[in-house]
Amino acid sequence: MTFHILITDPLSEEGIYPLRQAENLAITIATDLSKEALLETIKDVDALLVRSQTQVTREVIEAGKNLKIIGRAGVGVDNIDLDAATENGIIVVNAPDGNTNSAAEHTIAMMTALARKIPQAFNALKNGVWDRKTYIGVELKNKTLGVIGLGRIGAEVAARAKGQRMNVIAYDPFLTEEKAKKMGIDFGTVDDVIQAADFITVHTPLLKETRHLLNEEAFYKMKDGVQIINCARGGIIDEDALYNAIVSGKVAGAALDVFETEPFIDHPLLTLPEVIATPHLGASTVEAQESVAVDVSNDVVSFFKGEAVRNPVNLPSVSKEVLAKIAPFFDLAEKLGTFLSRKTDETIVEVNIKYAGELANYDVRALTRNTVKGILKRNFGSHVNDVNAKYLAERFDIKVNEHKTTTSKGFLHLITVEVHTAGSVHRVAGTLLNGLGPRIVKVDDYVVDVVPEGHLLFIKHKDQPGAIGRVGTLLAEKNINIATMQVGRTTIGGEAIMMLTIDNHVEQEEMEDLTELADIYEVRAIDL
Ligand SMILES: NC(=O)C1=CN([C@@H]2O[C@H](COP(=O)(O)OP(=O)(O)OC[C@H]3O[C@@H](n4cnc5c(N)ncnc54)[C@H](O)[C@@H]3O)[C@@H](O)[C@H]2O)C=CC1
Ligand SMILES: O=C(O)C(=O)COP(=O)(O)O
Repeated sequence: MTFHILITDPLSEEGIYPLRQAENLAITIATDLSKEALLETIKDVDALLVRSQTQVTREVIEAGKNLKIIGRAGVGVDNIDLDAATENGIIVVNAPDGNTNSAAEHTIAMMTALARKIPQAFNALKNGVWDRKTYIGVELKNKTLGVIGLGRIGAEVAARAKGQRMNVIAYDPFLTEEKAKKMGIDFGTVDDVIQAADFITVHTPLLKETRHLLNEEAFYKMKDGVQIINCARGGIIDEDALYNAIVSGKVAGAALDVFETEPFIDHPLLTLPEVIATPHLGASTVEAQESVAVDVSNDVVSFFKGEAVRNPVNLPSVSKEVLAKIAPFFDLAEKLGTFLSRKTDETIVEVNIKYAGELANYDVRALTRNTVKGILKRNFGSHVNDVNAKYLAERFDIKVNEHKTTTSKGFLHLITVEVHTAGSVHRVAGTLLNGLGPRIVKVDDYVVDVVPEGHLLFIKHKDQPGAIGRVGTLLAEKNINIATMQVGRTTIGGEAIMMLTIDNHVEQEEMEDLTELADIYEVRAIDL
C-alpha cells in the first residue's frame, strides 16, 4: 500500500531523505497552495508536513478524509488545530529539538544587534550616510537579561547571555530555586523578572496564559529604557502596547522575529527606528532545517510502519524504557476492551481499569487508551484510534478510571477491565503468560484460561448435566466446529459459563436459538 505525503512549506531536501528512502511513500511538494487548492489536495493525502506557514485549520483537517498524521518540522504547533486533529484521530508530531540552537543563536544575534543598533547603522550607511553619533549603543556586560520561559531555547539563551557577562533572571512555571542555582541564574515571578531586567526576552509557546503577557501594564512596571526581544511567538507581546511604550520613551528598543499576524509588512511598529525585525528566521539555518525535517520524516516513516513515534504532540509521549515494558500488553488491553463491549449491548457509562503487579510501576496511559479503543470499536469501528479514544469517551460521557496496585495474586501482571452500564457490571481480566502469550483468566467471577483470539462464544448456563451436550449438538447441526472449550462455575448447580472458540465467524443473530435450549441463559458471539 502506498501512502501519500503532502509537503506544503519549504522543507530541507536533505531532511526529507528518510521519506524518499521509504518504498511505500509517495511525496508531493506544493509550497504555494491557495486555501482552496489545499482543501482540494488534502482529500487524498495520508500525511501532511508543514512548518509555521500553512494554516492547518479544522476545515483543512476535516477535508483530509484519509489524513492520519500531521508533521510539524519545528516546535510551535499554533498553526495546527490540535483539537480538530485529536477529534478526528489524526496524530500530530513535531520536531522539538532540531532548531533550539538556531533559535537561541538568533535571539542573541538580535539582542546584540539591538544593543548596538547594527541594522539602523547599516541602513544609514547603505543610504550613503556616515553617522557615528546617532548609533551609540549600550554594552551587554553587567546588564540584566530577563528570560520568560526557560525551556529548551530559553535555557540556551540564558547560558549564552552568561557568556556575555550578563546577569540572568528567569521565570518559568517549571523553574525551581535549585535548578536556577545550578544554572547560575536568579529566578523570580514574572513581575520580578520584568522589573529587574534591562533586556527582556520571551521564550514561551503562545497559549491562553501567555497571550499579551507583555502588555501595557507590564511595560509600565519595567525599567525605563528596557529593550525587548521576541524570537518565540507573535502575540506573547501586545504589539499596540509595545508601539505606545516605544513612542513614550519607556522602551528603548525592540527586536522582533515573530508577529501577531504574519507576513508582517505594514505595521506601525516597522516605522519606528527603535525597532529591528526579521521575517520569522529563528529556525532558518541549514543545520536546523535539515535536523527538524529529518526528525519529522523519521516519525512519519515510523508511523506508517506501525511503530511508536518519538515526538507526538496530541498524545502523551512514552519513554523508550516504559514502552518496552508496556508494548507487549497493547494487544491484550485492546482485546479485553473489545471482549466487554461485545459481552453487553447496553450503553457503557463507566470503565475501570486495574493494573496489578509489575505493570503498576509504569505509566500505563497508553494501555488505557488501547482498552478504551477496544471498547469504543463497537460504536466507531476503525474511526476510533489511540489519538481520539480518550476524546470520544469524554464526548460520550464515559468515565474512564485507572487504578494501580503492585500486588497481584498468582500473576506477575494482571489487567482487569470492568464496564458499568445503567443496570449491570461486566468484568474481564487478562495477563501475559511467560512464553505462552496472552490469556483471559477471569470473566466476571469465573476463572478461565482462554487465548483471546479468533471467534469466541461466551455462554451463560445452569451448571446442570446435559447443558454442554445440548450446545455441542446444536452447533454441530449448524456445522460449527468447536476448537477449544472452557467451563467455569462459582457454585455447584448454580450459574456457569462456557467459553468456546470456533473455527468461523458467526453473527450474533445466528446464535440466538441457542438460548432456547434448556438451561442456556445467554450466548454472545465475540470476535477478537
Ligand atoms: N522564531 C522561530 O523561528 C522559532 C520560534 N520558536 C518558538 O520558541 C518558543 C519556545 O520554544 P522551546 O524553547 O523549544 O519550547 P519549550 O517547550 O522547550 O519551552 C517553553 C517553555 O515555556 C514555559 N512556559 C509555558 N507557559 C509559561 C508561562 N505562562 N510563563 C512562563 N513560561 C511558560 C514552559 O514551561 C517551557 O519551559 C515556542 O513558542 C516556539 O514555537 C521555536 C523555534 C524557532
Ligand atoms: O519551530 C518553530 O516554532 C518556529 O517558529 C520555526 O518556524 P518555521 O519552521 O521556520 O516556519
